[in-house]
Order: sequence, then structure tokens, then C-alpha cells
Amino acid sequence: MIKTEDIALLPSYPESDHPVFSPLLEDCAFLLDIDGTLLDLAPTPSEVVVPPELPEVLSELHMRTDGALALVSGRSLADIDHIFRPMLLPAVGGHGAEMRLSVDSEADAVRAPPMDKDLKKRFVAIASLDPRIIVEDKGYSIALHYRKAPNFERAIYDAVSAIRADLPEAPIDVLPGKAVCEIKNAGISKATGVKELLKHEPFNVRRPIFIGDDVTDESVFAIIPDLKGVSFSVGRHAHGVDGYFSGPTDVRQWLASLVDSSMTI
Ligand SMILES: O=P(O)(O)OC[C@H]1O[C@H](O[C@H]2O[C@H](CO)[C@@H](O)[C@H](O)[C@H]2O)[C@H](O)[C@@H](O)[C@@H]1O
Repeated sequence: MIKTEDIALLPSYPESDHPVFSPLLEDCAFLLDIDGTLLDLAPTPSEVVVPPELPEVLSELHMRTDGALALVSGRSLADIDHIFRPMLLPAVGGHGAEMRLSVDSEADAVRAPPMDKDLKKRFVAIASLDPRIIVEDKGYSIALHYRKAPNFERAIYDAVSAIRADLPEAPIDVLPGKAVCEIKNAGISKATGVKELLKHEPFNVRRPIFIGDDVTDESVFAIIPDLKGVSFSVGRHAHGVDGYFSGPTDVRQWLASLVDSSMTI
């Protein structure tokens, strides 16, 4: 088990070079957010770069935890698999809308219904505000990316609010992210996905270690204490976490240090 005194020793990044915290891999389950945590943010979703050593570190951690390593992302499973191809890992995708419990799991379960077609059209139309706004259609949700058109943030949220005001009964939530406004099914979140994942082997007998950076990760930070887990934020000291990393490079270095002290990313 992870000793609480070890957790107490965990320094807050960026004041230190490496965390003192070295959990026993046979006791832990790693739950890792992708964008802004494992990977540096990129100008567009498709431009993210997976550092060449990262897949090996994740595979090794996955093996040494007997399969208890999962990616927990807002991205769809198809997108996650594309980014990390040819590696497959257990994953919670689409902010809890999809899940793969193990690399041998047959189906990628979709836990949220497809978004109503007409409603989707209305949200997609918001992108006509500016050609630099990118629409990411996940089927069950729509993400409007404005990293390349930051001045349109307000206009996008106003337009989304107007549609919601028109349809107050629609079972949707608006999820703000990093230069993105996502409209998703109400009732699903990363927290619901993580809770479900942790009911299953090999995750159910291990202590979860969650690392995330974004607003959507806060739902998981909130449930980790009840799950007797440990959580870390990235880039800021989020409420309720046990420590934080200054950026994805530090996260990758820490993970590498857990599998091989000579491995650096
Ligand atoms: O939960 P995550 O794994 O952190 O995914 C959150 C969202 O990540 C992606 O968008 C973000 O990353 C892009 C690449 O760095 C960046 O261009 C964009 O501005 C960010 O919002 C992804 O496209 C979304 O679907 C995820 O929800």
C-alpha cells in the first residue's frame, strides 16, 4: 500500500525536480489524463505529438501493474487509439461516454446516446462565426475549439447559451476546457467513468493514482479521497489534490522514473 507518510513527503512542483513519492506498482492503478497531462498542448487536436519514449513507459507501467493503467480522456476512444497507435490501453474516453476495461476487451462501450441530429446541427453552426473555429464531432458530443480564434470565446459561449435557453429540457451539459467549449450528454463525466472502471479487475483491488490538468478532471479530483486514492494536478495546484506537476514534461519524467530510473523523457 502507499504509505500516507510518503504522500506527505510529496513536494509541490515546480519547487523540486522529482517527486519523492514512489508508489509500489503492484498496489496501484494509474489513471492518466492525456492532453495537458501526458502530452503537451498543441494548436489543434490533431497536432499533438507523442514523445517517442512515452509509449514504452506506459506499456511498461501497464505491464507492471498487471493491466491497471488507463487513459482517462475527453477524447473519443478512436481518437486515443489513433494518437497512440499501435499501442492500445484501457481507457475512459469522451469524458466518461466510452470505456475499454482492458486491452483484450471486445467492444468499446458507448455509454451516452448520440446527440440529437438537429441539436448537433445548431451547435456545429456556431463554427461559422470564424473559419479558425474547429468542430470536433464525437457523435455523443460536440467540441468547439477556438485556440486559433481566442477572441471568439465569448461569442461561442453566448451562442451556446442561447441554444440552451431555447431548449432548457435538453439533457446536455456545457463543459469548458482549454480553448474549447464542449457540449456533452448530461449525467456522464470523467468521475462516473472512473467510478465504473474501478469496479472492475484489475483496478478494483488497487489504489488509484489520478493525474489531470483540466476543468473536466476536477470531477475526478473530487472523488479520489473517497476511493482512498491519490491525485495530482498539472500546471496549477487544483483544489483537493495531493500535489501538482508543473507540466507534462514533469509528469512524463516521473512516470519514467517509476519504471526505470535511467529512463528520461
Ligand atoms: O481529457 P483530455 O485527455 O485532457 O482531453 C481534453 C480535450 O483534449 C483535446 O483538446 C485539447 O487539446 C488540444 C491538443 O493539445 C488543443 O488543441 C485544444 O485546445 C485542447 O482543448 C481534444 O481535442 C478534446 O476532445 C478533449 O476533450
